[in-house]
Amino acid sequence: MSGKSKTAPIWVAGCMSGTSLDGVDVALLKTDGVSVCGFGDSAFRAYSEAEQAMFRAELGTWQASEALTELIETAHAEALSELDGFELIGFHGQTLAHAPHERRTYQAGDGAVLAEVTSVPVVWDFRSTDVEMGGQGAPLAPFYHHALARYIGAAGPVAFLNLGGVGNLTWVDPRVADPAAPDALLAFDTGPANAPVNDLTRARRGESYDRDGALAAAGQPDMEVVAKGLEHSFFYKMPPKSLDRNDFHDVLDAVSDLSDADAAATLTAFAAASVARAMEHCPTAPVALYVTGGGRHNATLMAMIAAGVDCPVAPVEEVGLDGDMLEAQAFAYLAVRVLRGLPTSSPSTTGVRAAIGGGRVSRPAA
Ligand SMILES: Nc1ncnc2c1ncn2[C@@H]1O[C@H](COP(=O)(O)OP(=O)(O)OP(=O)(O)O)[C@@H](O)[C@H]1O
Ligand SMILES: CC(=O)N[C@H]1[C@@H]2OC[C@@H](O2)[C@@H](O)[C@@H]1O[C@H](C)C(=O)O
Repeated sequence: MSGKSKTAPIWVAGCMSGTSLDGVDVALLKTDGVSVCGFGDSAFRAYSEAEQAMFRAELGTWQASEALTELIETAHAEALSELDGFELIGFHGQTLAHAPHERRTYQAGDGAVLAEVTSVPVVWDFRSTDVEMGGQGAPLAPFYHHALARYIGAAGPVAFLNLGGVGNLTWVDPRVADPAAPDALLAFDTGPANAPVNDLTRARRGESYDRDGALAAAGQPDMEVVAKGLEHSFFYKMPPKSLDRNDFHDVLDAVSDLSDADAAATLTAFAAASVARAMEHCPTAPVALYVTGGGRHNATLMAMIAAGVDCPVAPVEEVGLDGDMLEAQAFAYLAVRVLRGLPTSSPSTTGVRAAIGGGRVSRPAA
């Protein structure tokens, strides 16, 4: 060991393979597990169409095939080979199934294998302990959102919205120093974000998503379908609450008679309406809603969200952050917290009974 103090900041590589199934994001972060001390390079390793099909075939399963496991590990190793100078890896893996009410969640990919391949210690399996302890196991980025709110110097409560396959919202009060304190955070999944629109454009037009929201912009949302969608029991649950990628897949049936443009507009309006519903749970009005994740590139979705909430809505770039890499950075941050024995979730973020730290550590053989 070097003479460095245990709490000195280190460079960590965070990896996220998200519910949109588009690829692996990797990003370097310098952190001591409390503060954000610097951002570094990032890289993206896309999944090919054939690889995405392998994932879709195993969504909902609790044991990935050997071929899929190997693909996940190889894709992560390839993405990480683009980065230098990190001494720890935070590896989320790929969620294939998530059923917190059954106290189980499954992120495929073996961190011990990644540690051997990269010769760097890997923190992984971030969600299992939380669900075993009765939590939702998600979302986990909120503790990082808390560090970011302090990093950007927010003077009062702000909210972060991640628009991935599923959406998740974090309300954070940066004046509270400890993210595990009951009044620091409130976080939960909002509803479907990009997943239903992606599934629609793939099925009807062979396109993996509605680029810039152009298709939705050309249509008219069917607000009766949106209202019916909002009757789903999920929207009556109090937070914390979380979702599996395909929990709202049935909404595609409700738009089956609509034109491509009207169907896309309706699914986009549904995603925006679920964000508006979610904002009603904020303990106090945030000064701004900062949006991260690929959905912030969808101008139609962003305009519909802005029309439905009472505070300014802006991509996280407005405060100097990288919305394509924020979730990867989150798992770098959480990896250091796991190593330091600090909590990564709390009653206010996952509903777990007390603040706890999850995650397993795998070190390469000496
Ligand atoms: N230019 C764009 N126009 C419209 N939508 C876009 C654009 N770029 C990305 N997206 C959407 O963002 C998605 C990818 O988002 P992101 O990478 O944040 O998801 P993820 O990390 O896989 O998901 P999650 O956060 O749910 O785990 C794409 O599948 C697409 O739906
Ligand atoms: C079980 C699971 O993988 N959930 C993801 C998913 O994608 C968005 C939303 O649903 C969120 O709950 C979570 O990811 C983010 C990064 C999180 O844990 O904060």
